[in-house]
Amino acid sequence: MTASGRPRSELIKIAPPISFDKLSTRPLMHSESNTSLIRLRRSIKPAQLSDRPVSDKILREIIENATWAPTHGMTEPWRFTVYQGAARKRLADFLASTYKSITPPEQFKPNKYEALGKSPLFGPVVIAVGMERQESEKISELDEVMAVACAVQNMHLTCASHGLGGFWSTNVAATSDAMRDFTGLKPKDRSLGLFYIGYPNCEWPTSQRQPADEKIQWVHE
Ligand SMILES: Cc1cc2nc3c(=O)[nH]c(=O)nc-3n(C[C@H](O)[C@H](O)[C@H](O)COP(=O)(O)O)c2cc1C
Repeated sequence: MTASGRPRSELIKIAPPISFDKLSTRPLMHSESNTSLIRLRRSIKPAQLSDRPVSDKILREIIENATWAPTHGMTEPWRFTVYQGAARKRLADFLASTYKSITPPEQFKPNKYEALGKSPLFGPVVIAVGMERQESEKISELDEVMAVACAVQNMHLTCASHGLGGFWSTNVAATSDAMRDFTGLKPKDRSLGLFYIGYPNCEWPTSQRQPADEKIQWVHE
């Protein structure tokens, strides 16, 4: 049995990468292409995604790469519910009605209600991202949430490598207890939002970041 409660035989093993360097026993890093992919990755809003289908092969690769994220205690807390085709309409209706039911009337925004009822219909795939809490709760909830965030980044990067836009949306409905229940998760689990996937119907966006030096303290002694 493993930390995730699954028999060892059900686990997927991965062979060393093709570029495995037998001498150093460490994978070779292709730093230039890795860096380009990391910097070119972009969030592309649902309204800017076309309805061009995403093949099952690519979709599986995106999700399987997600599962190779780091995981404290090997709990593999990520859970994915993939909405495609007509299921997106059910999701859209659910988001809009949930937003309405959980938002105090004075904070309710009709344009947000309308947008939630439309967003899942723009691109071909929406993945609800969940975190399943370990039965023993030995690993902290923070660690489990961070592991799922790492998994989402893997999805983002895999999308970018195929010219696909990804978009992580964490609006109040998508992260609500109602969303958790909608995707069949249990009371101690959490819904961590929706990840939209699709080919952009726009130019690939550019972005910018503040200089890394503004975020670093170098400590030598
Ligand atoms: C945890 C998390 C949640 C996010 N949720 C939202 C969201 O609800 N709405 C939104 O417009 N963008 C959301 N984003 C995407 C950011 O807006 C986006 O990453 C940022 O604008 C930088 O753009 P880039 O991802 O293309 O570099 C989220 C990003 C993260 C990391």
